Amino acid sequence: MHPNPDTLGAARTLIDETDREIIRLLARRFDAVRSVAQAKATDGDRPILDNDRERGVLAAWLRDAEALGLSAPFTRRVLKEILSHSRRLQEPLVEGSPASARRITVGYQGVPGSHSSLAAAHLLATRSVRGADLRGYALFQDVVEALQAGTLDYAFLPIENSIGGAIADVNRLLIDNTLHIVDEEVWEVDQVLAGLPGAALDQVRTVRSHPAALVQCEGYLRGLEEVVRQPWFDTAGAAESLLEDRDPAIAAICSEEAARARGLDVLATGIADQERNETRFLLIAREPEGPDPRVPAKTSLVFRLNHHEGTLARALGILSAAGANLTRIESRPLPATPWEYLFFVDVEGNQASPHLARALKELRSACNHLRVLGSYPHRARGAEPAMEQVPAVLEPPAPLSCAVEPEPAPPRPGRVRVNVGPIQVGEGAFVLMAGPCAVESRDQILEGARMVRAAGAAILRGGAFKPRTSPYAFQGLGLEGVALLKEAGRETGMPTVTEILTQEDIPDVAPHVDMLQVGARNMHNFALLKELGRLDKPILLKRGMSATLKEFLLAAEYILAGGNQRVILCERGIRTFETATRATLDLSAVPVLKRMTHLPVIVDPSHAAGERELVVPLALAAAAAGADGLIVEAHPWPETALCDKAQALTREDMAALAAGLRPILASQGRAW
Ligand SMILES: C=C(O[C@@H]1C=C(C(=O)O)C=C[C@H]1O)C(=O)O
Repeated sequence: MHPNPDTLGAARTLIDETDREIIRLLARRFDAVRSVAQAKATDGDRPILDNDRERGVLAAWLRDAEALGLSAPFTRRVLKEILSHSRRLQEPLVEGSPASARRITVGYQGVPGSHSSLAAAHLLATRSVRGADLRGYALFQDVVEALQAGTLDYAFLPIENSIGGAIADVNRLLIDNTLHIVDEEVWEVDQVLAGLPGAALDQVRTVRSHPAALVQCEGYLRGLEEVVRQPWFDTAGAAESLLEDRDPAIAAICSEEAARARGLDVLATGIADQERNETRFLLIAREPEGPDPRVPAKTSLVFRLNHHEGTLARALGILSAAGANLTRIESRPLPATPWEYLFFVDVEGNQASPHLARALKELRSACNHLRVLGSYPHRARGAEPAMEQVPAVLEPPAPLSCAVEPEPAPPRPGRVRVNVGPIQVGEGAFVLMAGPCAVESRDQILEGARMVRAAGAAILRGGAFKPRTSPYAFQGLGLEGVALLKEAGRETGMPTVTEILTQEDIPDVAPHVDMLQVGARNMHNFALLKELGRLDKPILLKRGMSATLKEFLLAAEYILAGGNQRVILCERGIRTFETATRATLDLSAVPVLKRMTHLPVIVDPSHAAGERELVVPLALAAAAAGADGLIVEAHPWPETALCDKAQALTREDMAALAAGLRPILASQGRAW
């Protein structure tokens, strides 16, 4: 069927207009990204990569894309490119002042238009340099010699290709010379077949190119009739040679830029065997250049091991124990001692960071010889944490996004603050949340709200759906309870929090409260957590009765991974051998969680204690331990309470709690 030319023309006009709009919007987005970079440059602690923010951005994209019928993998791919470019744009702005910039000379193998020269120009555009002179050389070795001789400031060499694998010569040059890797570039290699102007594809009998390019296009070449593959020193060099030979039967595999710059015809595009054909390049210098600690970094190592059983496993174990994610491992035989190997390993992280420095020190003592080839910005992010980390979180080899290594103190940019209505939880403020275990009646919740407000509570709690151990116990008023809680909150000017038991209730409950609580029994209800991850509503997540802190954080991760970054963690007592209290309040969880995560941490002493007399002392201890807040149960008439009456605080208890909290918080310089 032939398309109607009118419709076709109109549709293409629409496409052109849309494309112009896309470009305009991208430029606008990148302007905003530059402003973010300026803000980060003034706030010296803010890293360029902000995983939480990226997760949020991704979640928003996916939500909008789904609503408009766009596929999720496509959406992810587009956003991945945009985010990676956004981060790069920020580097020169955050890293250094333009005053420090200078003009540099960079050597590569090949001639202008080669993939090396294109990739080098791309990388250099993101560095703080006034300008760069690119110089092409015939051999990798020539580039390195020019660098060593001081003719060049940097060498720019390919180290591996996603189809062809490692580039052995460059690996060898790295070990034979004391050089330092200072940056990397991952370049999408787009190969075309170029011929003389007017040449036809079926005339072609010889295809010349760099051997790596011939290998990458072998499937395509096999489909052409009887062509001879002719290795050439460079792809763009092969293109250039066509002009000298002037034989239409000879074609070259090269970049489209190399072909066009020489006035050649492009006979075929996208001819590599794999759709994704990427080459990783290294920027190499005579001296090391530690990357800015705010830039996500990678460290390259090379080591030799004694020829004993288990030495490699031990060496890798040291890196794994330090939480250092390996992005590459390769071995190369040692020519002087047959069957002994050198190992090339890349790990995520900066050698200047204390945890990696410690691991490298240990690794050095477990190896025969270890050399750090350099720490440099991590650009080869095949698995973008914010984009593809979700499955890894279930079996966490890498640090959790809501958690950072327990040691040393996290280099995170401040702590996260979660807004519950107008109230801010976290970042130094202290918030008291209080109210009855269950909403029982309008009078009870209204009176309870006034009572806790008078004692300094800022957020009103009240259960409407109660998870009771016994099915015969009071189960809560359900949606009627939610409505009463909302009314009481409005009446007393407090945002509200209530527990949610199943994802089915979310649409009915979420719009009427300011925060949803996941109780201890539901901490492992991943279907519920996932659903809450899609909401734009803070979540108060309680620790399960038998959950370790790591499991607790993984539960939080379910919510964060869905895009909802507003999670408050709550320690509420765990099961131990001790029976004197209902649960054992694990106060060590407060400082430990604060070391492990950036999320606010509050404490629920009521459920841990199980009896009124213990609640106030435990609450005060929690504040002293640094909790960002408390959630306590209180009742205007505890003797009539339908649930948990033994632990409900009275009006007097609330007053005593407030009186006890003031001096503790004042001594910590915290506002209340
Ligand atoms: C622009 C920022 O920097 C980075 C880029 C982001 C983006 O392009 O949306 C988001 C988070 C950061 O990793 C930012 O922090 O907001």
